[in-house]
Amino acid sequence: MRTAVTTPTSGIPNILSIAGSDPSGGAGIQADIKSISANGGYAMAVVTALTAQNTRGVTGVHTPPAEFLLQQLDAVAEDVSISAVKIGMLGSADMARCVARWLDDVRPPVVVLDPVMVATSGARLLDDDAVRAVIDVARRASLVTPNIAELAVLIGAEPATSWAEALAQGSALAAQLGTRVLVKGGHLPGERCPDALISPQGGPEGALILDGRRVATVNTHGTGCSLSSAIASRYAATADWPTAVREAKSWLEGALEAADLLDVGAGRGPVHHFHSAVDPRMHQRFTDFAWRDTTAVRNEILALPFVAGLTEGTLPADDFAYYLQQDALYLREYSGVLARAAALAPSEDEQLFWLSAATSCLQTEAELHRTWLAREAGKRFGEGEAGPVTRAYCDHLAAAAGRGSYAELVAAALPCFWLYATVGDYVQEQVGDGVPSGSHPYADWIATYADPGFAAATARAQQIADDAHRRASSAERNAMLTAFRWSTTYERDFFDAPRVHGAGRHRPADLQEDAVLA
Ligand SMILES: Nc1ncnc2c1ncn2[C@@H]1O[C@H](COP(=O)(O)OP(=O)(O)O)[C@@H](O)[C@H]1O
Ligand SMILES: Cc1ncc(COP(=O)(O)OP(=O)(O)O)c(N)n1
Repeated sequence: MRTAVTTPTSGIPNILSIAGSDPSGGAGIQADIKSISANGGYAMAVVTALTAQNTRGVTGVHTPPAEFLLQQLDAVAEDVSISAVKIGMLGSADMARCVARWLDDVRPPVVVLDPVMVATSGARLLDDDAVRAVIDVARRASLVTPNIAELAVLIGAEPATSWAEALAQGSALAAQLGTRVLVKGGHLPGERCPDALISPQGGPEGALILDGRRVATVNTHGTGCSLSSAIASRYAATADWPTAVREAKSWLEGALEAADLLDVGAGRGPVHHFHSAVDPRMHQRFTDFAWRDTTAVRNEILALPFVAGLTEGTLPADDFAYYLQQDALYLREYSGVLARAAALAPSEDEQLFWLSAATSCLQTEAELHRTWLAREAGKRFGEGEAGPVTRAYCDHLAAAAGRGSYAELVAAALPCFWLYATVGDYVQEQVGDGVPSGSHPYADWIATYADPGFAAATARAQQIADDAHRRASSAERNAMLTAFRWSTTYERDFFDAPRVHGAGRHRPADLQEDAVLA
């Protein structure tokens, strides 16, 4: 069953949202306008109600006279060829009846109704008397998109607690209204977040289940408004309900994934409607937000007993030996990862930087390991078995190198530079400048990582990461942040590994017998 669509000569469908206003911009007409625009439509808006609300809830609703609503609707309809209508909050029975009459008069080709009754925060947005009037509007809609609570109100049942129950309620509603129903799984528990397009006629779109993953974010304010507007826009463009719903759902998943990039309010924040058109990370340096994002883990690193022991010189020598031996094993892998970065680098300059960094791993940094391990522990560089953290960290780096994205690999490699420079500077600052190598047991380590040359290499690696980020696709940018987070976490665990896995715990047997105390 297809609904005819009126396409303006521009080819850009004119989508009218009839909805309430959310001054915080996450739901209602504000969300609709963003969603319609992001989904290729020209957005128009007729306001049914003014709400006072923010990301924490609704504190007031003001409904203008129904005559004025009609005046707005007529003003649009008399002038503009409407491709599709999305209806959201109706505010009162009067408003709902006014909209129903206008629909009968104008007969827009496509009507998507999101029967807004209860906000996610739990606040009622529609009084009980209006529910019957909304059901009347629903009978005139091409598609109705209730959430679990609204579905229950519409069929007069208790809210579904399982997907199967929600599907049964959706089928009952579709049959009762004689129109399509989109059952939404957003409010059900579980890792998946499916929706289902249910048609009262059956046929190819009889009960089309659209599986989706649940995005881990609290910022879901306005998902229903955004989805229904996106569906109206995509239907106006494609004239096919399954395609429209699939495209809208996939777009919304991206908007949810990017929601945490915004910083709007202290409650359930909005989704990022323009996640694919304007990625705010384009305007920020990767290193700025990745550094901010990992502040907590970095503070944990600086508070580790290992760092205190390095600073005070009280770190047991066998803990340092475990650490150095693991680090030697790590550096072998890491230098290979840097060589891979050189192979993928887009310019000769970056290629040379990574090659030189790879060499430095096996020369300058490793020199410290070689000397100390030979002198204090009678060990050779690269000897022994990798512990659990070393293995996990190396596997993570190898996976980033293997996947072949230069941007992701650079982000995975960066914390090793940056955190060592940070810890080196931090320890140096605590200890004071110019530690003579004989007076502090870990003076050589401090000198290696608090070295201005190492700081310069770190700054160059940061610059390369920022450049790679500017060139990266949205998916690559996500992968960069994930890779950076994981490497930061592994760095923390690596510094803590002597305490957790070394010195008499899970240390390799060969280090247990001949641990040397400073
Ligand atoms: N955390 C999430 N991850 C992915 N999709 C979600 C999430 N929360 C809601 N959705 C999707 O958002 C849309 C709106 O669903 P829902 O939250 O149930 O409605 P409403 O916003 O009307 O309460 C649906 O497509 C649903 O599957
Ligand atoms: C003015 C206005 N209209 C609708 C809603 C409800 O929005 P919805 O998309 O269902 O999302 P939640 O707010 O429930 O997360 C609203 N809050 N305000």
